[in-house]
Amino acid sequence: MDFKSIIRDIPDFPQKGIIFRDITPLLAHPQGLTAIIQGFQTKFAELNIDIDAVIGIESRGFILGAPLAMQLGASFIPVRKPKKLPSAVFRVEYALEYGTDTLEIHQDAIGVGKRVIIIDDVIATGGTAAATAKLVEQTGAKLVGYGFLIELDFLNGRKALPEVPIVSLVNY
Ligand SMILES: Nc1ncnc2c1ncn2[C@@H]1O[C@H](COP(=O)(O)O)[C@@H](O)[C@H]1O
Ligand SMILES: O=P(O)(O)OP(=O)(O)O
Repeated sequence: MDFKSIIRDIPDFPQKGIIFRDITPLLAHPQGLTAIIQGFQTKFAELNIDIDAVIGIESRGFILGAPLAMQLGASFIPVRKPKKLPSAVFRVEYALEYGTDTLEIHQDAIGVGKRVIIIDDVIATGGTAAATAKLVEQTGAKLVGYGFLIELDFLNGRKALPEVPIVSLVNY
């Protein structure tokens, strides 16, 4: 499936100068989600790594991470925006272009030493994915890879990430 021809480009959203890569038409395609998950499965299988858990970053990371976890026979762990998780959390604050943002994970979400991958729809500057790696570290789990549907190469976000394999399915 030609993902790029189905992903919709929205100029100047959510602010001037940003081209928003809208994945909703791809999710709406009857075979879209299946093709995305198969794409991830193929690329992670090539890496030949053991995966105990898939972490999805709220909210579009949930849409992709949960079915991937099912296919891999792995746990699914949500990383959420503040004040959504009801039990004790680890919290990370990270810089955005303007201001800061915060993400949280349940302290007991993953077992110590468990091997996890982090999934999100887009890697832009890499700040969100790097912050999520810090949460994983706090839980005592081991980050073994990242998966992104879309990578914005020109922002070089992968440079901000720890040195683990990075899978992306579409590049701009
Ligand atoms: N151009 C974009 N289109 C859609 N979504 C985007 C775009 N740029 C960033 N995002 C969202 O933000 C985070 C990743 O941003 P970082 O700069 O890498 O932290 C990701 O969750 C996207 O949903
Ligand atoms: O739209 P979301 O919830 O996927 O998150 P964000 O764009 O803040 O990464």
